This record gives sequence, structure tokens and C-alpha cells, in this order.
Amino acid sequence: MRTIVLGTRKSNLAMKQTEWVISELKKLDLPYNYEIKKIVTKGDKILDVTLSKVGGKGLFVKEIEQAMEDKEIDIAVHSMKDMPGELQDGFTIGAITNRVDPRDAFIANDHIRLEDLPEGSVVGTSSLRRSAQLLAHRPDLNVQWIRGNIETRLRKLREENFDAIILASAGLERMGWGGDLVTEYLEPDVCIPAVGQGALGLECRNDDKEVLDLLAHLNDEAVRKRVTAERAFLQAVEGGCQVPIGGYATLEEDGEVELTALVGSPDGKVILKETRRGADPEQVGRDAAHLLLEQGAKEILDKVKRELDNQ
Ligand SMILES: NCc1[nH]cc(CCC(=O)O)c1CC(=O)O
Repeated sequence: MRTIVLGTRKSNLAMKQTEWVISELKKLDLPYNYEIKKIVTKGDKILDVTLSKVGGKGLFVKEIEQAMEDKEIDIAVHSMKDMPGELQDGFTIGAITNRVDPRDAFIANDHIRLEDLPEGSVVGTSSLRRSAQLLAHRPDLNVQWIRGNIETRLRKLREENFDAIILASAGLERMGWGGDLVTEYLEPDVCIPAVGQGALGLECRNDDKEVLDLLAHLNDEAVRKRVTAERAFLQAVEGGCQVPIGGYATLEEDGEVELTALVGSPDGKVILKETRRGADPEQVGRDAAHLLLEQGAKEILDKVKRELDNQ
């Protein structure tokens, strides 16, 4: 009986996600054993440093792909939102799983809602996408950088000088911490989520037919269409997870995908946002990108990348 090894980062969230994947695989009742191997990536070792400094997008993914190439692992479990736009040769996303809540969660001390936060309140985020949209909505707030995994950020909200933080609902939900912790969920009209947020990507070697067949059972075709549109947009604007880009697609009753795509300046002063709809997810993503590029998205992103490089 083949043992299929699932590799992931060693954070508690990554472990929870991988355990969930294994429980879904076990339900299939196929003759395989499953094992988890934790991989400590460079990105995990330097969480306190600005990621862009040490290789930017795909930092976590590369080392996990190396482990797959070396056959140490067979499946890599990723948050789709941490996946770079393009994979290295030899790998493919065998499944995009069902999507938990894609929205961002606003968590405030004393549960003060975003609308009611006093001027100058300190909101922690480590995402330029969140800071751009937050400041566009509430330019009077004081956005501060907050780093670390989910547990660390929640601790910093309690112990340090933050009035509120923003986290992905998905991570909280998977940790089993949704509910009471969250002050409010930010709807896409306030905060467009990150491309792929809430879905898991199960990556494998593209010549491993057995694993590809196995993963096909976990693929959610509706989510794949949505995330495909979002990622086509991300790729066409050449963005990664370090730049202020959001993309959120829904699947409509007629089978068309509707994508809202966003590029903003980190200070929230410029927000470019367009909605496109169509039958071909890739085309919808590229069209949205084209519209934003026409309006100056590339200049905004180039400026952000230059600033990150100079940090
Ligand atoms: N950038 C970190 C990260 N990568 C994936 C998630 C969880 C959400 C998801 O699976 O989409 C988070 C936490 C966060 O952004 O608050």
C-alpha cells in the first residue's frame, strides 16, 4: 500500500489545513496511507524581516517544491493566496478545495466596529492590500505593521498598542476560532480579499498520475473557476502577495464568473477597481487586468516594489 506524504509549513494553521485534507482523503476509502511532513521554509525562519527583502513572492512555496522534486513529499498543501502566480516546471495544482469564508475579519478590542473607531485608532495589518482599502475607507486611522502568525497577531492585539487588527476569516475558521472573536466581517465592497483567499491548493508533481487521480476527488470545480479568474488577473498584473492587489470572483447562476479586481496605493489615496463578467475565467481575469493597467496599475505596483526593495 502506497504511503502518500503530504508536506506543509510548520505553522499551526498549515498543520490544521493538512489534517483537514487527510481527513477528506480518508473519506474516499482508497488503499493509501497518509503521512504529514513539516517543512521549515526560509520564510518561516525570518518572519520578523520584511519578506520582500529575502526573495518576495513564492518564498514559502519554492522549498516545498524542492521537497516534492526530491520525492520527500507527494502533495504540498498551500493556502491558495500564498501561491505565486506561476508554478515551477514539473508541478501542477491537482486540486483547489472548497472555499471557506473568503472575507477579511476585523477584530477590535471591546468589539468597536470599524465605523465607530475613533480617529487616530491604531489598526494592525501586514498586508498592503488591507492597508490600502482600510485607509481609502477611513483615512483618519493609523495603520501599523503587525507581523507573525495568527496566534502572534492576536496576542499583539491584546498586549501591544493596537485598537484593532485585520486577519483572514479563513485562517480563524480553520483554527476553530471564528465566532465571538470577530467584531465584523468586511464585505468585498469595503475590502476585496486576496486572490485565492479561503481556498487550499493541493500541489503535486505533474507526472504523478496516481496522486493526480486522487486529488481530482478533492477538487471543487466552482471554486477552481473563481480562483482561476482571480489568479489570471494577478498574473496579468504581475503581482504577488506582497503588493496591494485584491481579486474576488463569484460564480453566477448562468455559469459566468464575475470578478472584481483591485489595485491600490498603500496609503489608500488611489484605488483602481473594476468588475468584469464572462464565461471564460482566464479571459475575465486578463480583461480586468487590462482595464486596471490602462488606468495606471503598473505604475502603482512598480512604485510599491521599488519602495519594498529599498527597505
Ligand atoms: N498571509 C498569511 C496567510 N496565508 C493564508 C492565511 C489564511 C487565509 C487563507 O487560507 O486564505 C493567512 C493569514 C492571514 O492573512 O490572516
